[in-house]
Amino acid sequence: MTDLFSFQSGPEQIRLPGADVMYWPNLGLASDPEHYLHRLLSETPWRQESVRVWGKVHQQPRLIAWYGDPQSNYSYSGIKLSPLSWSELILEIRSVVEDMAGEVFNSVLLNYYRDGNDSMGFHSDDEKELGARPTIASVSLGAERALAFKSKVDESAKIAKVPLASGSLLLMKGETQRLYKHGIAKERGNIGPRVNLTFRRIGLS
Ligand SMILES: O=C(O)CCC(=O)C(=O)O
Ligand SMILES: [Fe+2]
Repeated sequence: MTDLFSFQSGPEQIRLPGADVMYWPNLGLASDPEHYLHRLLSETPWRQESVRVWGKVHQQPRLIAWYGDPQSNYSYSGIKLSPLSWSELILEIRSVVEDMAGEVFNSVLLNYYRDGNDSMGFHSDDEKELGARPTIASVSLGAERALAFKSKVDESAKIAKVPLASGSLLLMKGETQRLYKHGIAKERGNIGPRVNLTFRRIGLS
């Protein structure tokens, strides 16, 4: 029997000077990405957080959940997240991701973009808990959205957009966070739900 989803293609090195970003269009999960999308949508205790950005409090334009080993507390933009304990489903995805990345991860941020109005502003994953040159492994499920990269050092550099397909893996390593910001812009039109999982390794204090 041919299993449509067991093959893996790629990876592709994304051309961003100084950065190290790899993209696999198909992570090779055991079943259809839609299966993981629907289970994560229904099983996750999604929260909408208030964050403080430049002194102003507002609601994040997406829903999130934070899973990880005990004590993998994570804080950003004035919110502190204590981890939920790993679910079987997320552990299954993590194990495929760890095989591809050749690294281990002790926590994951889930982002749920309900439609094209949900977004994530430009940022770097440069919290000190992540260390100096963090590897972030990002899995996308559902609607294809573009991840935009903006240079922090070359203001004349064009913004690079990487469309993230359902079932894909994007790996950001090395100097990527130091040299670039990334984000997901709002999109017009009839955009369905998307769930993103960004696996991280945070230093446990
Ligand atoms: O949704 C995405 O692809 C980006 C998520 C992200 O950058 C993050 O969680 O830090
Ligand atoms: Fe990020």
